[in-house]
Amino acid sequence: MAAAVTRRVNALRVEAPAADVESGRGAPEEAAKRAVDAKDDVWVAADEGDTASTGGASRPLLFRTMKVKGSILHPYRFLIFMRLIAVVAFFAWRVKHRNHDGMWLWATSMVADTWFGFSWILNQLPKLNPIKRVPDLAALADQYGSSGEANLPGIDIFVTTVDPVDEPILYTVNTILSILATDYPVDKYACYLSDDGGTLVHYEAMVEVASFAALWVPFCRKHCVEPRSPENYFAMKTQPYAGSMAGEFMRDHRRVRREYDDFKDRIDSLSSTIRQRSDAYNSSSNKGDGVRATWMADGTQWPGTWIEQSENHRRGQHAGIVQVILNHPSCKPQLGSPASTENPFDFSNIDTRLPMLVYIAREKRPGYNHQKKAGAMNVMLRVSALLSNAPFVVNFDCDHYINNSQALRAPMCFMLDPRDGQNTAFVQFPQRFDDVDPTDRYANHNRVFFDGTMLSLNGLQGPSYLGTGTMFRRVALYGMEPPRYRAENIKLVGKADEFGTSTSLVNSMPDAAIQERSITPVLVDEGLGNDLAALMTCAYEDGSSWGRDVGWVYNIATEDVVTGFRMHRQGWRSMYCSMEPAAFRGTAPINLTERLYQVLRWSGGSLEMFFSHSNALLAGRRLHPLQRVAYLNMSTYPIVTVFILAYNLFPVLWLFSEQFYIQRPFGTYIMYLVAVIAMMHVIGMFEVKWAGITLLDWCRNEQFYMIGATGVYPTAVLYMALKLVTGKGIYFRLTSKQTEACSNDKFADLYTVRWVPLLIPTVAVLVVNVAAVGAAIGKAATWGLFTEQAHHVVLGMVFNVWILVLLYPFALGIMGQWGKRPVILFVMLVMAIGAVGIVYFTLHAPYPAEWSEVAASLGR
Ligand SMILES: O=c1ccn([C@@H]2O[C@H](COP(=O)(O)OP(=O)(O)O[C@H]3O[C@H](CO)[C@@H](O)[C@H](O)[C@H]3O)[C@@H](O)[C@H]2O)c(=O)[nH]1
Ligand SMILES: [Mn+2]
Repeated sequence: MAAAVTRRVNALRVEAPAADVESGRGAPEEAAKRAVDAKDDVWVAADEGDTASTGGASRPLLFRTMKVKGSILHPYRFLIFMRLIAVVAFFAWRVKHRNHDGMWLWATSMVADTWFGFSWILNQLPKLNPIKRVPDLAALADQYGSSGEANLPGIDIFVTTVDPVDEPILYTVNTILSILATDYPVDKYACYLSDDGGTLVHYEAMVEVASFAALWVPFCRKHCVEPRSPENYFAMKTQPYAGSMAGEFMRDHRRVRREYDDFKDRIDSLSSTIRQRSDAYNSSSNKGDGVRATWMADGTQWPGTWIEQSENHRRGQHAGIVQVILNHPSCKPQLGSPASTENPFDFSNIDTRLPMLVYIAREKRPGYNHQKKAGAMNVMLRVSALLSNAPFVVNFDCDHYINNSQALRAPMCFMLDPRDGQNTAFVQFPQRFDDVDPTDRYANHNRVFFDGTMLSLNGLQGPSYLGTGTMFRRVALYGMEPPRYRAENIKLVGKADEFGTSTSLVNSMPDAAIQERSITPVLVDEGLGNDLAALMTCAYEDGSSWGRDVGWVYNIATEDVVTGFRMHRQGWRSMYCSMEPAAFRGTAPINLTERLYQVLRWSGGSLEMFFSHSNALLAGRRLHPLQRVAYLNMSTYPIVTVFILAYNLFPVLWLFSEQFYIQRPFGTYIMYLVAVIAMMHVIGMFEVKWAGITLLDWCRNEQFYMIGATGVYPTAVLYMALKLVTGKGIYFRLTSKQTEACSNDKFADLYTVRWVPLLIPTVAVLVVNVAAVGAAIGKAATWGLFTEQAHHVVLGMVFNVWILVLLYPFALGIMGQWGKRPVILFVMLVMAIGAVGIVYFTLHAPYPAEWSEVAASLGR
């Protein structure tokens, strides 16, 4: 499947940037034929039944729907059904055989099993109908293609960043460059950077970006460069040439590379440049008040945060700033100049225009809850409404760049499709990551989630919003209802309270609803400047619906899932869009502690969602029943930790008692357990198959699930309990980005341990289960290998070993540098098990008769 998309992407890439598409223009049947895919051993074309009813005849379909082949889907569903029966039979059997060694334990384990069964159903049901939708870029080009590019709608692209150090500025500038250079009509999109730190470094970095882009962007267009993030482009081992000017390529490439290195040096030295400049200004204009300002290159004081923070110029307390760094370009191509002595590049056939680029730092005041990323996104949404007001909005974290220059076209295939396009609120791409260690120790790639869970939701109302790599319909962000439920077009009368006091904002909304709308240049004069300033103030949202029914949702650690949920609840749908090469790529935390904190935010946010007005049970009937189940699962999954911890720590009893059974007859119990667990894994294998992921992805996912469930979810549950009591929420802790990835020691982060309380429960589970294995061996040695007890002990040990296998990546992680050599871990493990075994044996072995006599005689 993926191959087909690639093929079409390449077909388009050849003609980029301004030339004509070679073939197949116009004839819809032909486009349809091209869209039909070659052989695929998992996916087959689904019936596109609803075409005729929506008048699809006049407009071509822009994506194709695929479903899983019957030969995979039917056994998959059958197995799920069988497991359901097995689980029910297991319960029934346990209730009938109330034999155990402790009522409390039996009852607890019954509750636990009930929860396991229930959460399994929540997790499994929404996966029954995986659907893949393949954007047809060729069909889009046919309809909106070269001459008709003018018809492609406008897009506003939002990038958020906070700190030039925690989020290395090199990532941010590369993200912005990849956006400026992407293959979308340049006068049809605008790029916004929100800087929550309000630092001059970010602003000046954007000025540098704008000037380097004047070279980088035409270079990308001329030679069809991929990917268009220079750092990643130059880091590629081989750079296959896709352009048509191979003769000039090597020379241009060398020069651009040199320019890029210079550019990087300038970015690196920005903070010292700024410091020196400021020192110079401060000493010459010293008024003796001791205030040391930070100065801009034009000799004015920076309105944002200063290096030496002072009143009104510190983090969390500064004015709002909007700076249009690149103006909206004219709508006619501007060809560059031929090579000359000053300019070695021949851009005479290349459009050199750059898209609009805007720097934003919202106002910050003490005493306001700035609502982290969600707050920043809402300010960008409002400011962009007055500056470009594109009907579509794309959102990236600062470390997620555009990896495939066709990426902005693909979601348009869903948004503009004649079928349900108008009712589609957002298109979510899977997240893909660079610089993850080759074996992906902490399941950073998360393939099971993206390629499995999200893909299956695509068969319902659509994937949830995941915070980055998403295209939105602007009006959906404004909290409007989808056309299918909207009586009139858009009612704005009496909505002022909802959107705040800006009439310019409210007046911009009807335009934003026109999905064919382009971007029209505006002039930032004093009037507009004042309007913009008002939209960026902290007070603007007071008494409005921002953060609840309008914009990104507030007061929750994970703004993404709830914001998407609000749209699904209103009856919007969303689409999952995966393409090859990956549309976007980002970075992920490969340090154990950092990764656990990230998962803590996600799991804590999930629970917060359950205990908020965004509880899936409270949603109305527009939410698809299985979508509701999926959201219930997404907002309750951490609870499982209580039971997982109980089971994982239970073997502690095996250390001190000879035998202890949750359930008798023990043999049958274990048999049932093995059966239901094995069935779950066979079902998992089917998912691996249709999700197109590897076995390693799947194993890592299982392992990290156990690490999260023992280590992180307990804290999330505790936090939630505290929040319910005290009303204080979880702190959104910025995921610090890998700084080493830019240096030689690429995976250094993997081998650094930072001890935090979060690690303790998992360490406890490790210790208990290692000890239990030791004790089991001790028991076998005490009683002899062929007794019934030994038999049971072995069964119990299977459980311990299984836990240890799952926690293996964690064990490696806490070994730090030693984790580079797993052998050490195994030696330690064998020693620990041996030690416990021997201790157990010495304590429990029946004394030989003679020995007791010796002892007795000694005592006398
Ligand atoms: O006060 C803040 C805090 C964060 N951010 C930005 O938010 C983004 C995501 O923050 P990060 O710490 O990188 O979170 P991750 O764990 O990497 O992010 C994942 O999870 C988040 C939800 O928990 C989503 O918002 C993200 O899009 C998703 O990539 C980054 O661009 C930040 O610059 C702000 O703009 N302002
Ligand atoms: Mn991130």
